[in-house]
Amino acid sequence: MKVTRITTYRVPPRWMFLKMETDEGVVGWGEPVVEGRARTVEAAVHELSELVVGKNPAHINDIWQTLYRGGFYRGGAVFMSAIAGIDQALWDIKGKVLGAPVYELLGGRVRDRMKTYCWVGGDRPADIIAQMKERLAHGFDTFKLNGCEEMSIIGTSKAVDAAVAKVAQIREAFGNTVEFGLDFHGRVSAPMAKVLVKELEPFRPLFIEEPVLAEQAEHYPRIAAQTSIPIAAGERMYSRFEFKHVLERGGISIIQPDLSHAGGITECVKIAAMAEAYDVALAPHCPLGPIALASCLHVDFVSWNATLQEQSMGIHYNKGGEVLDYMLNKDALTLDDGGYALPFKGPGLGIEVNEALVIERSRDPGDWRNPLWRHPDGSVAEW
Ligand SMILES: O=C(O)[C@H](O)[C@@H](O)[C@@H](O)[C@H](O)CO
Ligand SMILES: [Mg+2]
Repeated sequence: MKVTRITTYRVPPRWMFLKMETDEGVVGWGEPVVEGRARTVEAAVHELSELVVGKNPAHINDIWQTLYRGGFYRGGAVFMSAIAGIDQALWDIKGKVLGAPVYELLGGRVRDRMKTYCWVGGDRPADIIAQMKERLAHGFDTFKLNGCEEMSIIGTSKAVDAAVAKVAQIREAFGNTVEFGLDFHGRVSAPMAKVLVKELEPFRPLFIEEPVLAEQAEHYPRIAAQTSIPIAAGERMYSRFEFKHVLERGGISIIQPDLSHAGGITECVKIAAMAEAYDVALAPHCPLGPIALASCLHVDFVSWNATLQEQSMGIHYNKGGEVLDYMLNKDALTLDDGGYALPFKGPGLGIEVNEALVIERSRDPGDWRNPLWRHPDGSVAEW
């Protein structure tokens, strides 16, 4: 069998799907994208496709190594996302050829179902209580919200109090009937992370995510040393070679590699195993579409240390497209009571893509950009 063609489709809300065709008619799908840089990743995919077209898609490991080591300059969000989408499609094809879900090809499941969580509150957390009540009615009891809005490198008491007040409201409304992670989203600097984790400690969030930017990872052990709240990070780390430093330094309790940014299934299975060796939990990042989510879940089902799966149904970014929209077999990704995802039954990734809709929506994909925030003094603020 040989790969004959790779086609990319940018679609609303801000995703990209990759279709990989073969000379035997088996088709695989992937979801390479860097949110806000879809066209850059699209160019990278087509540059890299010369190393894939004409190759046997069964040789996933060799194709991965060629894509990664074949370029003198390597790594980073764009290239590792391009490799991720190609890798996902290769696994989809292998499963379809062998008639087995990807998790079976990876040694079989270690769990019967996978706990997921959902976003509430949007960029500027508001209406959180109402949104949590609504999701609780649908069985969700685990959530994530942005921990704060803009935060200067030395923030004000007012900004800290606003962050704490939100969390206090949640505990007042729900007690410990809900769990929630706080995503600092890289908005907070090292000096303020110390202040915020101290003030938030009494409310016991399930985790604090990206308490500082990935490029400030040397602060994770220091922040962890001052709090019992588990520290989570990883959505902006793109390979084993980045995660190894974080795992060696310590401080991280939960890693969150993104299956569409960190080299795909082949790479993230290895990252998950590395984390298990350090007794670190896995909670893959996934604010994206169905193929990305399916790729996460296949890794979750075979990773003993997988604890929580992010999924984007109803997330504030999904304007103009939702996770199930592009699927023919929507029941494959329904979540049961309690927000658990069940193992895919179909071969490969288990997603039957509605190609006609993908093609139609790709005609007007939009061009999502993340907001550009500024502090009151006019300087750029981390979004
Ligand atoms: O945890 C999360 O989902 C992320 O921080 C998410 O908000 C970002 O990755 C966003 O998708 C970037 O465009
Ligand atoms: Mg995040």
